[in-house]
Amino acid sequence: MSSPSVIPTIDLASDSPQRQAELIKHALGSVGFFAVINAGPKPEDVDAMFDHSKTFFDLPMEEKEVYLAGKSGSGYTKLLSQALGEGKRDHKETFSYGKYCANTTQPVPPPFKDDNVAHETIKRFYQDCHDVSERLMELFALALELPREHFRQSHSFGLNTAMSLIHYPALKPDEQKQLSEMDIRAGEHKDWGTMTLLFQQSSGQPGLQVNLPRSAIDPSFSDSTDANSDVKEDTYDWYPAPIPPPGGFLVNVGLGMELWSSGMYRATLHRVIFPTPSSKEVESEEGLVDRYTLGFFVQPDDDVAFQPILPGGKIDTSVKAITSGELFDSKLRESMNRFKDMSARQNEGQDHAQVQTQGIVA
Ligand SMILES: O=C(O)CCC(=O)C(=O)O
Ligand SMILES: [Fe+2]
Repeated sequence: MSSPSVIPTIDLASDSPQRQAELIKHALGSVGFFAVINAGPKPEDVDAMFDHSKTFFDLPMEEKEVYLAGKSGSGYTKLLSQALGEGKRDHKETFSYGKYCANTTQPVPPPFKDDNVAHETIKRFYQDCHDVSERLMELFALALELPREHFRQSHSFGLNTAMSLIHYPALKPDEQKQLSEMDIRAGEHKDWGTMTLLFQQSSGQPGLQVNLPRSAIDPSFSDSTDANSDVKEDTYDWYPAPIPPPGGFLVNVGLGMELWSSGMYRATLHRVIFPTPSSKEVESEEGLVDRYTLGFFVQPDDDVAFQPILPGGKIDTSVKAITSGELFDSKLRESMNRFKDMSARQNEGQDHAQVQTQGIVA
């Protein structure tokens, strides 16, 4: 399957905000994803973040365990201790920075310590992600004819929004042979919150796929259905997501934003697969190589109700809308139950108590 051009690239340094908003509205209404270039963190800071991520994940396990995620889900989450999708186990480890570092009683890994020079880059990367997220939320509002602060004002960042370092380890050929149907890099899921910024390495291993209806890929598909022919059923398939050029990143919206926008912005199912030779993706002679990504999971404040927005910028106040905190908690419970079921099936007797809490849902 070739890379679809249906995930558009939006250059935030060109075009008017009105035009950018139109492009975003179209992308989020059809495929739920778009790529951004010429905005956000500087490419050299993104590279430095990947270096810090590698340094962290290369630490011996006993050291990484010091930073284990607590109840908030922020902190270190071990390999094979998440199940984003039904019946699958995720070959990834993460360090999620948000509530973890806000809780000053928790030990902080070296790059995140205040006296470490690396922390300057991390703070700048976080701030630039924060700034571009606010700008994108203004465009999201503009496109729906809302006051520009409509979404932005519901996010105080800091706590609910989490920045995650994500590592999908390499596998040797013999390890690869032992993979079963249950194994995946990240099981299929929709994100939970407002939006996710995802940074991938242009030289890194691909594998992210998005689940899209045929009508989103091929506009002639729905046009070709006329009154005389049978109504064609829209079929969904998996398509590889693009890796934007250095300095670029992908944006997708989560379930919260889908509810808020009454479905005008779609939360799209996605997953990360182990690339296989048949999908013409990178495989080294030693087996599968590592994949590192950085996620910036934007989540509104807990008390924000996802009061549906209607076409024309009206807000439907007649319904009792779920709040951001309620949605997050219910998704966290679902994910923990799924994980418990999975652990019971695996019956490995390992400690699987920790579950990543940001950017995941099924
Ligand atoms: O690492 C990736 O490519 C995607 C990760 C993702 O979708 C998530 O953590 O929610
Ligand atoms: Fe995701």
